[in-house]
Amino acid sequence: MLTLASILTTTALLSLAMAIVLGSLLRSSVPGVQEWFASNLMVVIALPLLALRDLIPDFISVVIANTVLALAAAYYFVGCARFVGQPPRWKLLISSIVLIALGLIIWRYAINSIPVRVLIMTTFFCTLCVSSSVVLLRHKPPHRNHYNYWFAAALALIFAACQLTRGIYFITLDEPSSTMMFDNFWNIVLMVIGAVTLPTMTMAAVMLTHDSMLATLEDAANHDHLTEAMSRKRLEAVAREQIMRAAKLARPLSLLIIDLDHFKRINDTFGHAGGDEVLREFARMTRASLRDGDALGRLGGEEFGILLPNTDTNGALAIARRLREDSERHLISGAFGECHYSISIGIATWRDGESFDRLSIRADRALYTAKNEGRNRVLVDEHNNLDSLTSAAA
Ligand SMILES: Nc1nc2c(ncn2[C@@H]2O[C@H](COP(=O)(O)OP(=O)(O)OP(=O)(O)O)[C@@H](O)[C@H]2O)c(=O)[nH]1
Repeated sequence: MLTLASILTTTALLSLAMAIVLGSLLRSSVPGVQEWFASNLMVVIALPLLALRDLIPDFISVVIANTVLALAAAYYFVGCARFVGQPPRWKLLISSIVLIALGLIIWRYAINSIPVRVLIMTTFFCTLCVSSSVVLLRHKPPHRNHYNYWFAAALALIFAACQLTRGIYFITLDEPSSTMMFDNFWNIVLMVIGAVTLPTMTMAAVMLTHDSMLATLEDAANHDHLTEAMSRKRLEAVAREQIMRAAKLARPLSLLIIDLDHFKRINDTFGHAGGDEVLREFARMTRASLRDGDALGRLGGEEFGILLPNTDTNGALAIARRLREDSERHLISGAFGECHYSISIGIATWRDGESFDRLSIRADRALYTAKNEGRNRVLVDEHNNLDSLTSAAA
């Protein structure tokens, strides 16, 4: 037969399993995981104490067990808040938990009332569950899949609804405060729903954690962290999309490959940190002068690629000349000193049927020639034939 003790024990075991899962994610350093882990551990401690009601002193099974449960709910909320970068509000939470502990003592030892104690606890759970939903939904990151956020918020709301119903139900019971009140049918039903929801809420937290780790990995794979330009891999993926679009819409597409001149000398003169600063500043200046839709990527070392959709050779040449002139004028200063630099640029405009590899080989060849002709210049490869690089423009 389903008793309150068996439900509490099963929920405690499920929470233990979820704590183990969260424990494996602790080293992910995703904000909130530590708090969700602590929340589950507290549930694991508190529920058996509640289940031992009548077998151990009431101070432990009522006051301590419920206070630890309130702390578990607080930790769950703080986990959600920290996960989306919001302040944890510990002062308010701790003050509420102290008041709850006092309330439990009063309504156990001064006036023994189970309904009031249940109402105190369920009101607190309900408030924190609603707050967790709100904080997750209000601060979900704009460019991520929101399924996990809605899932976590919906579960927290289901748990909140269970708690609210349970609190109202107990207040309406016209019975003396005996523990038999807990074993009535509707309390068991609400507890079963709560028992299923509670570990599932942690599952939602695990899903959020995985999503966050995936976002970090994607970011690391797609961005160059020194310059915040796209990674080579990402630029190649964008190039393939843009080539498909150019082919479909019969629009031009140009590629610039840019290399900072004598960069080894810059490193030797200003140190590696100075060289890094030059790369960062060059990328920042270049990004600021491009249009939305243009894509800047770092191909490696001091070499960058820029994809210019809807841009023919003349348009690309104008942009490349502007970048070359801006770089020549650009004085970068910092703790390392003051540094002037210049760039060389190779340009190729996409020809129908051409792959990105072939397009970049042509732009690279133009760049190579620009370097050989003295650097600080722009060269265009206008021919599809790899052997016929001819056109040059400084
Ligand atoms: N500071 C810094 N230096 C880098 C980075 N990546 C590559 N380099 C350095 O960039 C320099 C590139 O040197 P080279 O390939 O000889 O080319 P260069 O001196 O620019 O000469 P040209 O390209 O022929 O004008 C090497 O010394 C690399 O160590 C980086 O992320 N930061």
